[in-house]
Amino acid sequence: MIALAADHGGFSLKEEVRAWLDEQGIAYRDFGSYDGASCDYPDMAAPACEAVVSGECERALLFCGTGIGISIAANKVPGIRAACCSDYFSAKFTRMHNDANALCMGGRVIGPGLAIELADVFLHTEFEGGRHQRRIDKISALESR
Ligand SMILES: O=C(CO)[C@H](O)[C@H](O)[C@H](O)COP(=O)(O)O
Repeated sequence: MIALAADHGGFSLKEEVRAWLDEQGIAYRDFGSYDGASCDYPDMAAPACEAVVSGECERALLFCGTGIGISIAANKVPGIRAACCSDYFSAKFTRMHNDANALCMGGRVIGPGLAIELADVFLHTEFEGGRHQRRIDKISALESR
């Protein structure tokens, strides 16, 4: 199960990626926004990220205008490692090296074709573990300081 969330700046891009998830037969839960009206991205980021941390959802795809605000909000939720990406290499390596569990994209930055490529590689790339696990453990330790 994939968690989706967006504010008004990311709403259209979320809808494009949501349609692609439907085509792929990938299950998701959509935490809004549902209509593109002006709203505040932390309000949608929080429940989507909590669904990832609880285990209800495996990963989150998050959208705002730049992808940055919603990534900042997502990274305030303990257990979330959110990456704002607009290139293929970063979306792939944030899975391989950072075990990122939330991908953030900007609806005013990238188009639907690239967003779908990024979502695809993000959802289908495994964490490498090894030396990277040690670094993830140190990130986790920062949350309990
Ligand atoms: O990009 C964003 C945050 O990083 C948001 O999506 C907002 O769109 C952005 O802050 C602009 O806000 P506005 O109300 O759309 O002018």
